[in-house]
Amino acid sequence: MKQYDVVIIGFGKGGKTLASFLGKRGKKIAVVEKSKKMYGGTCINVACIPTKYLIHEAKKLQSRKNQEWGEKAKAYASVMARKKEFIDKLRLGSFKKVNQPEVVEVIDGFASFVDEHTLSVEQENGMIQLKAETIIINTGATPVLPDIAGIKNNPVVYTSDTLLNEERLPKTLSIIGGGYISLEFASMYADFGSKVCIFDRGDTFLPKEDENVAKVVREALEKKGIEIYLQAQSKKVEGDQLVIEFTNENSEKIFQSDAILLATGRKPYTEGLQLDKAGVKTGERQEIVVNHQLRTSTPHVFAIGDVKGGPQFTYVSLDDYRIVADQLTGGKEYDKEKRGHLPYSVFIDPPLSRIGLTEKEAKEKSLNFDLFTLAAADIPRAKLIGETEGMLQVIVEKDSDKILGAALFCAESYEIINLIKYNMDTKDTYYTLKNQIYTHPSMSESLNYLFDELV
Ligand SMILES: Cc1cc2nc3c(=O)[nH]c(=O)nc-3n(C[C@H](O)[C@H](O)[C@H](O)COP(=O)(O)OP(=O)(O)OC[C@H]3O[C@@H](n4cnc5c(N)ncnc54)[C@H](O)[C@@H]3O)c2cc1C
Ligand SMILES: NC(=O)c1ccc[n+]([C@@H]2O[C@H](COP(=O)([O-])OP(=O)(O)OC[C@H]3O[C@@H](n4cnc5c(N)ncnc54)[C@H](O)[C@@H]3O)[C@@H](O)[C@H]2O)c1
Repeated sequence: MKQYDVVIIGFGKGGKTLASFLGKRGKKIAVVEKSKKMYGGTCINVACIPTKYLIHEAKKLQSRKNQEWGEKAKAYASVMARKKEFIDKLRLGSFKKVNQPEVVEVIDGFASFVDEHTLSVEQENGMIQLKAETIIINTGATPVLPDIAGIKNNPVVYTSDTLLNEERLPKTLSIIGGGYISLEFASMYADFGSKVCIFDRGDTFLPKEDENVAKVVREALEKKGIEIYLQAQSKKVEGDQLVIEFTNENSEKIFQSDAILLATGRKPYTEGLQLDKAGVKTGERQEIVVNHQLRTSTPHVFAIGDVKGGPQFTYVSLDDYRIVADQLTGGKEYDKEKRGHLPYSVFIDPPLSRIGLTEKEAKEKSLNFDLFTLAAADIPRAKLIGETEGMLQVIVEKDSDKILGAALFCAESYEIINLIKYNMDTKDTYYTLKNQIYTHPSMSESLNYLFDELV
């Protein structure tokens, strides 16, 4: 039986970074990955990178709105082929970077626990066993499949993973769920030329956002021709017919759909790991329960990335690597509690980026705050690139002058939000952002003007 210092189950962002980090420091490391198509993990193969590639390409095709359907379908197929080539290269690059003799060994196969130090790996040609002092679980998440009659083995029904491999542009795309995946795919497919409808069972569009923010986001999506239905319960799928029950008005309607995308959340992927054999506990949503150092109920077994529950972002998985690296080789000082504020960006058009409290949350906490807003149309760079849609709003605590939260719905907001995160994490006041020199004309210089506009 092969013996390692550390075995990492899953080739995710945190796991691969940790593997190289520890391997270069003389530790004997293996990464076990169940699929050769997933070297590099979810992000580069079926999530962040391919979606953002397609979103970027789809936006370039927007101007061809009036093209014939055949032309649009051809353009889409060509983008999909280029995306595949791009991702194949990234996957190979990621494999080569991690799988280096004397540093890290990548082992193909499905890993499961035999006991708290032993793993069994099911490979094409049989079973092997590995022993490790420390084990890291980095197995990611998997789509939650809703209980809707007629979705199983139906060729028009997709998850985000499978739709990303579809070379045929759907004329009509119905999306079940109204979260991040839904909005990004809706915006992108509308730009490619599909007729998109979103069906969410909830009664509020973007319930985590302030109402005014959700309203402008909705308007921007509707401007692209996307139809958004709330209190819309998907009842069944018959062939390409999606039957929706509108729970507020007790009525039913059928939507013909060339493709139906299930975007109803992703749950931690712990299936088949036999966690009980290692005494590793899971919670209600199958998430691996961890403490602030990311140790599981079996302290030499860690869990990182999506599998431990909580926010599902690549940069969280990367930050989890920092925590475990510090636990294994550092001063054991960095942990989950010290992570700072967590921003996020939804890559619609324009992108929506958020951090900290919403106005609604600040009011619920009875905080004394000012709300600063700016229309994207007032930013010189937005005018010159012709992307004047959207708005920015920042909440500042009155007594401390510190930023409590921000919602930026404008071009390049995914860059500006990182400046705001830095300001919040360093516990600085908003004056630093307001009075800083920014290059001109740039979107970040909006922070020079934003704080003049008190509402
Ligand atoms: C469509 C989509 C778009 C997204 N866009 C963004 C975005 O723009 N920005 C962002 O930050 N996040 C985004 N996310 C979320 C992001 O992709 C995830 O949070 C991130 O990839 C999770 O990484 P991870 O480290 O947890 O593991 P993963 O990258 O999910 O890796 C887990 C690996 O473990 C392997 N595995 C599982 N079980 C076993 C086993 N028993 N044995 C061996 N191998 C196993 C899997 O094959 C997989 O390769 C997106 C997600 C989706 C679905
Ligand atoms: N840009 C990004 O960072 C990015 C992009 C895509 C995905 N992600 C990550 O992937 C995760 C999963 O995304 P997601 O969009 O699948 O999940 P989500 O949790 O964001 O949204 C799921 C939505 O589906 C709805 N829903 C659930 N069951 C339903 C049903 N039966 N019928 C109708 N609606 C239903 C919910 O009300 C919710 O609005 C996100 O949590 C996010 O962390 C991130």
